[in-house]
Amino acid sequence: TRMRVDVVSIFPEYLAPLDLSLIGRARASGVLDLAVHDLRTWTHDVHRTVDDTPYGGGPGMVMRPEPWGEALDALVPVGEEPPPRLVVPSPAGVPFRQALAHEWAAERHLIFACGRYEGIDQRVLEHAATRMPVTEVSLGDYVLFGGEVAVLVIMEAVTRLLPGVLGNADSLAEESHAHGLLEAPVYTKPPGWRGHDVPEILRSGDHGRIARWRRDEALVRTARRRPDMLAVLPATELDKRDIAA
Ligand SMILES: NC(=O)c1ccno1
Repeated sequence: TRMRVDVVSIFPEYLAPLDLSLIGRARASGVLDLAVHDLRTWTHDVHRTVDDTPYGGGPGMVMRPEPWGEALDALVPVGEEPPPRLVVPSPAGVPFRQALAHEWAAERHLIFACGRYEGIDQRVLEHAATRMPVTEVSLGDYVLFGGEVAVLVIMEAVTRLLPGVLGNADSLAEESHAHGLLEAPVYTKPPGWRGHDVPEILRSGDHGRIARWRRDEALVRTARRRPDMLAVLPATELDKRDIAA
């Protein structure tokens, strides 16, 4: 197997979609070995308690460290080399971007900790960091009920980069964010539809002009929707555009 993934959650059924379609196929083909675990497995009281009130006061509840510590003990074989990466989705995390998806697609073992309530006792991450890399990651500046949906997103972004998972690997090359720009608009048959025609150039068969048209469209789109991306665009990407055209 190329990659092992463990997900720990108090709502394991939330991760059921990972059994479907491409990710299901990646699991079936043996590229991905995925296991979802119920955090309450590692509780021992009759109520299977996973949370408690926050020190310092404040609203809501915090996830207790003990169950998480035991879960990670169980999921990380002693001396596992290289150690797994612990990924904790959180609004306080570093931004999740395509570059991170590529980095994590190269990992041998990922463990996702799905936090609920106000979050996980910080000592869980501090202790984990003594034996594996830990990343708190955010999908964006908004707050979800917990990390489960973020794990579905991250798993989709990472799994599709694994070899053999995508049918046509070519689609990886041209996708948005692959070359620092947004993807150009796409069209298919019919050539005319409800008074809207496909741009003539795409039907010209002139592949050089088509490539230039797509890059121009990508640049315009990026400038309009994501000027922040243009600001960090490597100059080489701009140079590729045949300004003389
Ligand atoms: N913004 C996020 O990634 C997130 C994760 C859990 N809640 O919010």
